[in-house]
Amino acid sequence: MADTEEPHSVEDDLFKEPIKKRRRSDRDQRFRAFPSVEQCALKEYEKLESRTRRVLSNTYQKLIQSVFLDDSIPNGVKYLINRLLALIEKPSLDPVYIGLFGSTGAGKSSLINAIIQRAMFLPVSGESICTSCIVQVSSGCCEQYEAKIHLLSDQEWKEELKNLTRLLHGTEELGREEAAAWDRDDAVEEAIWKLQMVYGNGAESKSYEQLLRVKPKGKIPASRIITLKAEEAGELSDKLDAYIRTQRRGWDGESAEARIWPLIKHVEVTLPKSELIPEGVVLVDIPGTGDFNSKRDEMWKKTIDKCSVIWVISDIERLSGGKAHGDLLNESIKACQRGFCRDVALVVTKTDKLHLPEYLRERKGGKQAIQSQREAVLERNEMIKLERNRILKNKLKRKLPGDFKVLEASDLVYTVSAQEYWQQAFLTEEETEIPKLREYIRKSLLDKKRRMVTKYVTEAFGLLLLTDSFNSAQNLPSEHLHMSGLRRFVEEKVELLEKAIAQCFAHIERPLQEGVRTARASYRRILGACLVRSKGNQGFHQTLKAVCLKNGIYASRTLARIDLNEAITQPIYDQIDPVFGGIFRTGKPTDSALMPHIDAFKHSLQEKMTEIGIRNGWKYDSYKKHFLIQEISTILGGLEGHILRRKRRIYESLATSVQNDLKPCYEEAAQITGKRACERMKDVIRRGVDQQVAEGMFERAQERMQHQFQQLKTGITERVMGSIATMLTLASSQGDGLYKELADVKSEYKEMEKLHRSLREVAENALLRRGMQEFLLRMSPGKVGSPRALQ
Ligand SMILES: Nc1nc2c(ncn2[C@@H]2O[C@H](COP(=O)(O)OP(=O)(O)OP(=O)(O)O)[C@@H](O)[C@H]2O)c(=O)[nH]1
Repeated sequence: MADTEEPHSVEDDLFKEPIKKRRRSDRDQRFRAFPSVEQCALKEYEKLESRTRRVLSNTYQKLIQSVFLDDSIPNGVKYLINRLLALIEKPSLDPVYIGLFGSTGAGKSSLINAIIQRAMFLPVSGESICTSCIVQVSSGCCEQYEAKIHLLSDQEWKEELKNLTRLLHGTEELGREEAAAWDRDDAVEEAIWKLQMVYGNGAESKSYEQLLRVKPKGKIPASRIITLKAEEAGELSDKLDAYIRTQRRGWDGESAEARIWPLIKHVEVTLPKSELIPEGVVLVDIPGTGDFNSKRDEMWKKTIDKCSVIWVISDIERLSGGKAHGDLLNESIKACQRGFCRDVALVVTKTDKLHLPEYLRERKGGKQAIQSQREAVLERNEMIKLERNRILKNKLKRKLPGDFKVLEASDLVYTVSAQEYWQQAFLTEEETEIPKLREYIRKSLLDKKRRMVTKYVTEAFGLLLLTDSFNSAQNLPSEHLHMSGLRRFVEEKVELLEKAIAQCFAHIERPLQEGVRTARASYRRILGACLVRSKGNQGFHQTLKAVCLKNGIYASRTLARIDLNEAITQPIYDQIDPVFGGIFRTGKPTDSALMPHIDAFKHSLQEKMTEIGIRNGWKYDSYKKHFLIQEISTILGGLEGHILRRKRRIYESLATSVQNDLKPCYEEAAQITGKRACERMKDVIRRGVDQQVAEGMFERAQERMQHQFQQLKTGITERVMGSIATMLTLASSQGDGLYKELADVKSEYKEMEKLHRSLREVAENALLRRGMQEFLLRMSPGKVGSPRALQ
């Protein structure tokens, strides 16, 4: 890669060298989780980025110096200055969030421990229960282990308290039998436990107002954050454990730390520099069910949505037939529809658990005779991979548009054993597949870095090109600019765009209508299934009350998530899913996709800008042409980001609409106490839903989704229209006599051009190195072993 250094003085050197060295060694430290081939690529990308930042800074300084003392700064120049500053200040890389999404006991904590190679989180045994709060693990630059425990705010806890007490009180008029069943209810048990934890025994019989006056037993810091530090992982683990792990039964004499548990919102753990997980990656342990507390439940959804990779974690023994497993997968696929997630994988845990005689008995004619536990485990792993890969791919294909990245992945399933990673009783480290997951993590970060730097350098080059063109003094306007012509042109194009968007959104109409029809036909059956428990009403009273208190959604740490609104709208989602994904797809252009229309619009603007530019004396070069597109994207106000954000709201609008319509019915049901409360609650819900459906609940949901699409269309056109002003400013800056001779940025432009060329070189180098590495591995697998050996 070309290496151009700025000319500098000896004095500069005296100060700069040590800093440079330090930076370099910092960089080496940060990349140490990567094998040498990946390190090289990362370093090259970082170098490209930091040089680009330097060029941008120099250009910025030159520009502000040349206009600093002026009374008025031309608008076009202001635009350039602001854009340069925005690029300079752009953060280097948002973390890559990898969500480990699984039910309690699936083996998430053990998996994280194995990946980071530290006994950081104590695994739970069957009897005890662990916190359902979200735990984030990342590695940082400090030397210590650190944990930050974030607590609910005062207001958030009060809201929780209100709901917990509402849930508990009102059992007074129950019959004896019902009261006994009531006590065995999970929701009740959990509410009692939470109140006793925070306020001590007897709290469960106090009212909300009384509890507000009771001082919590644990110490709650005003900042609502508890920070723990330790030199060793084990030491932090001990300290942390007291807060987040707790025995469900027998809470007498719980420590003050444990008493904080119901207040915990989420926990952030930072490891010192790690050789195993690179800086910039955050592993997030996401419990599978969500939470009764609205704030925590909201966080749960948001956390799932911010993950760019989701691993669905499933215990090998609960893989087949488990409803929870299916629910988790569905939720992850939804995250791909709503959020930023582009990559889903299934991680099957505890693969060492195999009863050999049983396995051999049930094994249907394998190729070879199985001699040992190891062979059996490996054979079963292969089978699981084949089978689950196929099932998962089919499922994803049905739900997501064809060009979704995850569909191209060859490996969608990993079969791991955290236990064997430590013990290696019969599997090697490689065979536990923990190293494979680490490779996955590194690859995700490297991919993101590559995409980010490519975009950054391209954008910077486009901006330098624009600055340089602006600065062209040779050809001052020879022709008068027809501003009204340009305005008319853009307005016409906007009109065309509006029509195209309307056509593209129209694709959702039919499946939406079809979905509503199916939902109407099936809601009674679906609701029935949600309201009936195989063991009767026993233990279901209060769970149902909790569902009603939370407007149809109940999430606890122990039960599968219940969401009545989502359940009855599911038939609509089933119909619209592929079309919805198709509208927002980013890859190959199709009729139903939105982005190609936006791109076509951008191209037409770019053509016009170039045309005007040439007339105004911009230096024109067809190779530079496409950089204007980049700038036009920015001028259009981050349209893509806007669309992505709205997408989520549109998708959720169906379930939200149904939830709104059913609110009065949930409220009515939540008030019910006394004899046969559970049956009466169910009646109220059934009747309420019947009535709402008769009054057009599903049609209203359909309308609301259509309205959301309409709003997105308006939002896009408004943004586009708003950007015309900037376009006109840029196009007229020279023409209307506001032209200002700016500092010469030629050398910066040249350097930026070189950096931009290097992008391709870096990508080619990475490919070449990977190829060489694979070649070496193939030639001498014995000697080289793993990629790490090439370091
Ligand atoms: N045999 C075997 N047992 C495992 C393995 N991984 C985890 N376990 C056991 O499974 C149980 C649950 O593991 P955890 O790692 O605590 O599960 P989790 O998903 O973090 O559970 P929560 O903390 O409740 O969310 C513990 O008893 C572990 O010892 C494994 O690879 N093999």
